Amino acid sequence: MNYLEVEDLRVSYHTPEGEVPAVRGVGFGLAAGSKLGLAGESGCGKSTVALALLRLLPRSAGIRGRILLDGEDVLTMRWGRLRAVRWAGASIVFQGAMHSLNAVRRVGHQIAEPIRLHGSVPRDRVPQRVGELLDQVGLPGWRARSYPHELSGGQRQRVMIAMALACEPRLVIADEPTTALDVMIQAQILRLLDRLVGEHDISMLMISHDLSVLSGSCDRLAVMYAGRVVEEGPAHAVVTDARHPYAAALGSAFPTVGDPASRRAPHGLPGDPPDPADLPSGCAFRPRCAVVEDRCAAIDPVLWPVDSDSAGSAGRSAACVRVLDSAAPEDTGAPDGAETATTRVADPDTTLPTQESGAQY
Ligand SMILES: Nc1ncnc2c1ncn2[C@@H]1O[C@H](COP(=O)(O)OP(=O)(O)OP(=O)(O)O)[C@@H](O)[C@H]1O
Repeated sequence: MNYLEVEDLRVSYHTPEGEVPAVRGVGFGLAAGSKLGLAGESGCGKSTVALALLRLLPRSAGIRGRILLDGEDVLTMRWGRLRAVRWAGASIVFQGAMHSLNAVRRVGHQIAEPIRLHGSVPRDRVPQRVGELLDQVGLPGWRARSYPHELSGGQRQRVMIAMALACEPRLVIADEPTTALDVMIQAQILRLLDRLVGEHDISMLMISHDLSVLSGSCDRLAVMYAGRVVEEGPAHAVVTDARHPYAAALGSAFPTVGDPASRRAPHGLPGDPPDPADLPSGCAFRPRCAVVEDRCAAIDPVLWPVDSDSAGSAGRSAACVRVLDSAAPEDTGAPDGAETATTRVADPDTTLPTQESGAQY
């Protein structure tokens, strides 16, 4: 059983201007100890998914679907149980540590807070535990007495990671953990996260707009566009041989990812992501797609298994009518490789998988 299982997650923000359907039926699974990267341009719904996983969304958000953490649905948990699950079952490293840390409290106090809250070690051992955590993230123990403004951006992000690990969670959600950092520090923080989740056998959901960051750290990738996962599969296959035109364009925007021998020239993707409140009919990527066809205005494809004849396609799926065309009848079952991370696919009996575009709920 996957440690995290997300099924048909839908999140809509209620605003004075109307409903904003930010996440429109996302599903994926994450096995214990595996690492899934969630990629996509700004505004595609990545952070909304991350916040929904621990019910940290603002009151203006309506949520539907199922989020099973070790078999328990986060969306129907009582508050007491939810408090126990936050930090200990799953924790989040947010983007921009300066905004996430309390500016007027010493970082040692902030790391100690979840430990005290959960009673994970006896009270008199909390300072020692804080010291151990600082050591794990490469900071000297005396830094416990520092205020956030006395630390560099990279050091603050290390503090955030120490906090995230404080209650020994089984899942860490890292939302753009290196976005605000320079390239050298980014690499250090990514290596640190990689090492720590490996050493502690923690599952990780890493979120980034940068495929090169994700492909270096994750076993599998899920690419989001306009509130949906449009492609999911083993990281190397998605980066080097994407089947959804958006995933391919995102991959080609980063020349350092994939096979160094076959680097492609980066080129920008024309146009902007659609306004979630005003999606085009059919496939939401249609207005920007280089291989768009007439039928794409009428069909809103769901994830479908990628042709299993091609190398590296095990457990891959993409939401494009061209994938459905190339699928042989025997390929239309659920993808293989479900032991690491999988994305829900359409009912195999459906001849042409479609969804109501921009559905409200
Ligand atoms: N509190 C909110 N109220 C209304 N709309 C929101 C709210 N938060 C996010 N949105 C909208 O939901 C959509 C998804 O936003 P989200 O922040 O999840 O995307 P993202 O992919 O994480 O982007 P970024 O990488 O820039 O953080 C966007 O259109 C955004 O404007």
